[in-house]
Amino acid sequence: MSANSSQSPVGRRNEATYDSPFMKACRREAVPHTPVWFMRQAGRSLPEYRKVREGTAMLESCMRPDLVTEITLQPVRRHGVDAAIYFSDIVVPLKAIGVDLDIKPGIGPVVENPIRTRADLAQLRDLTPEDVSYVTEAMGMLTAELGSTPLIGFAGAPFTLASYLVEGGPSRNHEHTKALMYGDPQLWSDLLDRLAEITGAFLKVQIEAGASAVQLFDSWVGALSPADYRRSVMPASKKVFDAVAPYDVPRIHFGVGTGELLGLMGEAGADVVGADWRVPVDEAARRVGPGKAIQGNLDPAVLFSTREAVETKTDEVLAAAKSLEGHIFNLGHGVLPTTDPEALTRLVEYVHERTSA
Ligand SMILES: Cc1c2[nH]c(c1CCC(=O)O)Cc1[nH]c(c(CCC(=O)O)c1C)Cc1[nH]c(c(CCC(=O)O)c1C)Cc1[nH]c(c(C)c1CCC(=O)O)C2
Repeated sequence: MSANSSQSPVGRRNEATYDSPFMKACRREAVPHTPVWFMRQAGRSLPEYRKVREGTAMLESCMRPDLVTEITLQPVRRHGVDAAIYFSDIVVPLKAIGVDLDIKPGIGPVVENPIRTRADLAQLRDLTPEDVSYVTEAMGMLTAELGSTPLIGFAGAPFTLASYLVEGGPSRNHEHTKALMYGDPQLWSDLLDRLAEITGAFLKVQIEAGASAVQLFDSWVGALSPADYRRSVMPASKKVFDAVAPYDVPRIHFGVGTGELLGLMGEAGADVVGADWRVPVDEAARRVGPGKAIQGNLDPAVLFSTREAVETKTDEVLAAAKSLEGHIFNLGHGVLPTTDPEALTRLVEYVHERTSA
């Protein structure tokens, strides 16, 4: 280990997880089996999750290191996944800098005073490590427990965060967001730039605290055309990736319905690009271009079908992944809340079996 990797924040890496299958696949190195983890594996479908969450609101749970640690570990224990994802939500850093918002059960994030004018930008001050000291504390506990299993940190990308802030809550059509983006490009770009600063700072906190990789969720950016993405979103997402580029930590970029954007999302600075189920992973790799690993992409709804159907659809993903340099098996979007947890456990076993050398 060089002095640089242990003492300087730049280039720091978590030595214990460095040679795990997940980390190797991110670096496009040979793996003993294809690594598997699931977006939204923490929480959602697990009875043990519902039990520990009883009586505690979502945002409050995210600020309690003991709960965060337990919930993050639950799917690792139960399913034997190859990576943990830190239990939190994309709006946590916004809450931490004082934005008045809440996560409503069954609805999602709701923002009290939506951002639509220049004066509204005052809600978005810089994020400091002290604002999210519970994240540093929980990640310290987690990396100690996880040993060689990597912990994935994450954040919402500027566009997806902006969509919640501008709409005031979840939105199907993103009409207020687009109205601002097209109608006041300067305010829009200032808003995204602010969010990029906050997001970059938040990911740095997580890497400093021991995250082995980070994923930037741009869940709703598939609502845009490539031209609009390149002009109005990519500079901010690139700024986030650039902020963490000096660290030796893989950067994953994911969105839903982003088939037409995969190349640009890679170009924004990702090492791994996530694809949903609408584009086969070999085609996703072709669109992303060389030098990047691919993550995905079983349709989460397939898990409601028969065991045979799950295996057939999984085989299709694995066959398409054969030509890839680096593949991380995942769902094409998050685990659906009513998924049978046993189907997830079986899926991890199946992918490991089918891809073991
Ligand atoms: C868009 C988005 C959000 N949050 C997130 C995204 C990006 C990922 C994606 O596209 O799915 C990210 C997220 N949210 C949560 C995690 C935990 C880690 C994991 O298991 O992946 C992660 C990575 C926990 C959560 N985030 C939320 C819950 C449910 C909390 C509750 O009901 O009390 C959990 C476990 C709430 C939330 N927060 C958000 C939504 C849409 C919802 C769901 C609303 C609902 O269906 O109840 C915003």
